[in-house]
Amino acid sequence: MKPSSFAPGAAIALVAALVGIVSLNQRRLPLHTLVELTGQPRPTPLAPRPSPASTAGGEISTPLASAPPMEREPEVPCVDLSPDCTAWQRGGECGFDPAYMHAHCAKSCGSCARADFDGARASAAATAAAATAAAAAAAAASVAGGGARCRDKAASCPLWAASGECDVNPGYMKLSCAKSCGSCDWADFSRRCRADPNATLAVPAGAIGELFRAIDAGALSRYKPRVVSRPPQPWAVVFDEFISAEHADEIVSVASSEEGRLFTPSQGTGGLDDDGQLIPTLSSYRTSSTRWCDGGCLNESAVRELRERVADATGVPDANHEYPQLLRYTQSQYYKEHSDYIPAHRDMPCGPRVYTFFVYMSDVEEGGNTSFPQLGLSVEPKKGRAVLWPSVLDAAPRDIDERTMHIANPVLSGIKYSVNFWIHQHDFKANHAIGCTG
Ligand SMILES: O=C(O)CCC(=O)C(=O)O
Ligand SMILES: [Fe+2]
Repeated sequence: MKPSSFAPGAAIALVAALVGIVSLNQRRLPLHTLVELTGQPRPTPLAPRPSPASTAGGEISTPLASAPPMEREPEVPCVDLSPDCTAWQRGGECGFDPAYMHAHCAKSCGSCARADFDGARASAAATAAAATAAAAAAAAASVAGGGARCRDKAASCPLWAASGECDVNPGYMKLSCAKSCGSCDWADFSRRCRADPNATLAVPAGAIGELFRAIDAGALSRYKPRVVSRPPQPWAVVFDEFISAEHADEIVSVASSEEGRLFTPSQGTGGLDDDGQLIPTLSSYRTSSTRWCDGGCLNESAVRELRERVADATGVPDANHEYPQLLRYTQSQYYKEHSDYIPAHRDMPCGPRVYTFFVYMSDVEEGGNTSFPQLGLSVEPKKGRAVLWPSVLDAAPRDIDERTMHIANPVLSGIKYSVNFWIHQHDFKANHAIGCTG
């Protein structure tokens, strides 16, 4: 049996039956993953851990969600390493457990080198349909079986539950003390985090072209826009003066000064754990440092102003934006070629990342350009400058547009500060708060 990091064992058995698998080979977590991810903020975690009068300790914290960009190593061998890859792919595992699957089932998942990307796209629709079926099966199994993964993650859960914490502190308790709170359905990722297939898209088909054409025609001229890529290529625009130098300096100083909220090495992930949460790992694909702008940082006046500008410029409300991610690259640090699109988001309630709004917070003495190899585009970092590009296709704005894969070139001299805004089709912040963004 292939242990799944997403669906309960019973659900996997059911899915296996559905797709006609007789037996599944054992698969282990890979030591290295081909999917390098940025650990997402823990902005407003479900709630602080409860602090009842006495605690037995030994709790395992369940940090929330992550929003990783999908990255590809060009050297991925285009083979399946298990005879069961096709069946797992049909069961939706490429989406549920991308780290393992892309490493071991690159052929079936269509995640080989970029040359094979068309194959991935061709199978994407089938994969998505199978993933939906798998999620439904997992939910059914959870109800029928009382939730195979229903458990307490802290030794003190029964005590906390007895003292009323399930009601006082439901965000934390219902997930982490599901057994004691009797909230197994809620704790089940596939039930709690079901996407509404009829939800209105913030960026429907055609809206990307509309936005960029308006910018091209003079909208947002106060930010000094230059359209640098247009159809038949994907759109991209550089705003030479998106924020003032003072404003950028203020954000960098906020980011650097808050005690306990320092930049830390950017993280990737080893895949999804059994709650559908991304497991952070250190990354050699991305060597910058990162910090999330959550909590107090979000409400600093310069940050607030920037958030408002990004929402205003894109027409997508702040709720759909991930928490701003602040980046710092020192000499020779880089981020290899990747797409910001994360396949696993596609069927989550936040939907996929539609746009990246990337803002440079410092001038860089040398190096640090953001390059888009397939667009023949390279943007030089400059304090206050911003770049906006889509990660999805204008005609199919839930599907990746791999042509906007990009690289952060090594900084050769100086320090590069910048901010990522990743903008989703649906509400990100509310879904992140309940652990539904991956
Ligand atoms: O630093 C850059 O130029 C780009 C960073 C990037 O692509 C990312 O953080 O996803
Ligand atoms: Fe990126």
